[in-house]
Amino acid sequence: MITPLIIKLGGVILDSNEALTRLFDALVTYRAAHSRPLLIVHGGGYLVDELMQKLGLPVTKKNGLRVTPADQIDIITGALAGTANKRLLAWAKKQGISSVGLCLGDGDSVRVAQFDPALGHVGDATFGNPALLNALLAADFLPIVSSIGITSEGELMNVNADQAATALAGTLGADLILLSDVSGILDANKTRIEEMTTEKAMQLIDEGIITDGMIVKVNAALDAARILGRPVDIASWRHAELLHDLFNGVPIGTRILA
Ligand SMILES: Nc1ncnc2c1ncn2[C@@H]1O[C@H](COP(=O)(O)OP(=O)(O)O)[C@@H](O)[C@H]1O
Ligand SMILES: CC(=O)N[C@@H](CCC(=O)OP(=O)(O)O)C(=O)O
Repeated sequence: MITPLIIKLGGVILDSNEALTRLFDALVTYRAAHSRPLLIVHGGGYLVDELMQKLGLPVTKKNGLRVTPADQIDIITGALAGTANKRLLAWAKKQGISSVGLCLGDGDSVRVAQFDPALGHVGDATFGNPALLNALLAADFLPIVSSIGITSEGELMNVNADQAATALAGTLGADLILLSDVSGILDANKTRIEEMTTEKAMQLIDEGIITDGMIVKVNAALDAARILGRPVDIASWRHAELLHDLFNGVPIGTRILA
């Protein structure tokens, strides 16, 4: 089978009709021109932040990961595996793409275990069983996968979506593109860095130039590049006119090298 491509969507894109229209237009064009199977993995941390604010609940992040107490995992699951997932499914349907909305637990596609009890229901993701997703791809469905996982004990876990996408890329041996609000990893002058290695990333983290969610993202991308044996791109969904080139392997953001 041709190497599948996983596109991870994060940031405020779920709140932007214009960005989603342009992204799905690019996906329709790509699917018409190429037989390479596509999958979407999505976050939605922004939606969770908004929901927490409405509910008057505090948002606490440790090293870029959301502390997820037992009494909040159900509402977070609702936001990510429910609202975010079904909103994307609705966009795909509107654009005529047959899709299936899933979480990491479906078909054991990604295995999840509790990461650190201090973070509550936060999961650590490793590769799982490719059978379900390969069957869907063979039938020409576009799988849209949220970052909610289920442990072998049957507990729901909130997984950072970059880590979820990396684990799924491992499951499928897929190429991986992480699309975010920013054009790539930025240096101290806010200029996009074209290529990133482990050494360079460690240095920029030490210097406080890579912070917060970008630490999690670059580490996930470095893991993926190592596991897959090929580069992973971090780029922006805002540059819709460049997405087709990006899907074809042209670097437009930061290319993460193993
Ligand atoms: N050096 C950096 N370059 C770019 N973004 C950075 C950097 N350091 C921290 N960030 C922050 O990381 C964010 C991207 O991480 P995150 O919010 O987790 O993305 P997403 O929601 O798309 O997964 C950027 O919007 C920016 O605020
Ligand atoms: C454990 C953890 O931090 N989970 C993330 C999952 C969503 C996510 O990663 O969303 P983005 O990709 O849009 O940032 C969260 O709750 O925000």
